[in-house]
Amino acid sequence: MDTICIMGAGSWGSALALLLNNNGHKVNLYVRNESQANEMINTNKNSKYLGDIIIPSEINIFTDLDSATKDASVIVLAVSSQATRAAVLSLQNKISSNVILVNVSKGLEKGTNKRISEVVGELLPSNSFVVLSGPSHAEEVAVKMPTTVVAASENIEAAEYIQDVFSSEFFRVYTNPDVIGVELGGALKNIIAFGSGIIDGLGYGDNTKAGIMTRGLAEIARLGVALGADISTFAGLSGIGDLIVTCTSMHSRNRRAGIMIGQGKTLEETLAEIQMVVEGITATEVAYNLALEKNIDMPITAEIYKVLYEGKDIKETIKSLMTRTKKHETEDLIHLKYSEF
Ligand SMILES: NC(=O)C1=CN([C@@H]2O[C@H](COP(=O)(O)OP(=O)(O)OC[C@H]3O[C@@H](n4cnc5c(N)ncnc54)[C@H](O)[C@@H]3O)[C@@H](O)[C@H]2O)C=CC1
Ligand SMILES: O=C(CO)COP(=O)(O)O
Repeated sequence: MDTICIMGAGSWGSALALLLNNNGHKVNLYVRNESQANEMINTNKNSKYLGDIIIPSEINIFTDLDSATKDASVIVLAVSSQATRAAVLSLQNKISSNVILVNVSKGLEKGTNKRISEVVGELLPSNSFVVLSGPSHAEEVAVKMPTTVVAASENIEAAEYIQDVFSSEFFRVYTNPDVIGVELGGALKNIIAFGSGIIDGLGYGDNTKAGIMTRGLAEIARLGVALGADISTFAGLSGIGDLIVTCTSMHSRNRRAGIMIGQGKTLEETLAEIQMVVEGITATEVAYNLALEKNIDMPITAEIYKVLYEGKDIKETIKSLMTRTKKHETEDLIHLKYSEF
C-alpha cells in the first residue's frame, strides 16, 4: 500500500482518488478550494465535478499541501496544464527526490510551448516523471467502467511501478518509454475533438467526422515525429484511442465546446457554460506555433486557430480544408519514413 497525494480535485483528480482508494492505497486529495473541500468532507460528494457519486470517507481531504504530501511516495498532478507549473513550484523544497511525479493533464504550456514533462523536469529534475494518458473519461472511471490507459516514462521502472499502483480489474495500464509521443497524443487530440464538435454543431455527418479524425491523426503524427515522438505511439491508446473517445463522447469538454461554437455561440459563452478546463483551446495556439517553428503542415489545427484567434467564419474553414491542393493519401507517411526527422 502506498500513500498517494493527488493535487487537484476536479473531475479527473477525484475519479483517480476513487480508483486508487479502491486499489487499497492511502489517498490524500489536495483540494485548493476551501468550500469544495468542506462539501467533500461534510457530504461525501464533489457535486460540481462528479455529481452524486460518493467519495468514501477513507479518502483524506486536505487544503494544506504539507499534510497532503506527507509520506507520499507518488504525487499525481491532476490540475490543468496551465496550472501545472504553479502546482509543481509549490512542491519545490517540500518533497524528496524518491517521490514519483505522475502527470495526468493533457495539454501544452502556453507561452513556453513546452510539454508538461519539460516543465516538471525544469522545476524538479531529480524526481522520476511518468505521464498517464489514454481514453479515460472521469465520469466512466468513477463508476468502474473498463478503461485502458498507458503510463510512459524514460525510467521504465517508474512506469512499471505506476502501472502496478493504478491497475485494477477495471483499469488496465500499459507501459511505453515514449514520453513525447504519449504527451503529444493526449494534448493534440483535444484540438481535433474540438474540431469534431464544430462539425457536429454545424450539422455535418458521420463521413465528415471520420474524415477529421483520420486526417487529424495524420497531422498529430507529423508534428509528433518532428518533435521526437515514435510514430507507432500514435496508433496506441494515447493516440488513436484517446482521439476516438474525445471525438465521439458527450463527456468530452473539448467536443462539447466545439459543438457550441459550431452552433454559433461565442468562445466566452461556451467556456462560461462548460465551467471546466477545455485544453484544446490553448493546445491549438501552442501546436500552431510549434508547427510554424518546425515547418510542419497542420491544416486542421491552422483552420481551428483561425476560427479561435482570427475570427474566421467556420463554414469558410470547412471550404478551405476541402479545397486544399490535391494530395496522395500516404504522402505524409512516406515523408516521415524517409525524412531526416
Ligand atoms: N475529466 C476527464 O475526464 C479527464 C481529464 N484529463 C485531464 O486532466 C486535467 C484536469 O482535468 P479535470 O480534472 O477534468 O479539470 P477540472 O477543470 O475538472 O479540474 C481542475 C481542478 O484543478 C484545480 N486546481 C487548479 N490549480 C490547482 C493547484 N495549484 N492546486 C490544486 N488544485 C488546483 C481547480 O480548482 C479544479 O478544481 C486536464 O488537463 C484534462 O485534460 C485527463 C483525463 C480525463
Ligand atoms: O481526455 C479525456 C478523456 O480521455 C477528457 O477529454 P475532455 O477534456 O475533452 O473532456
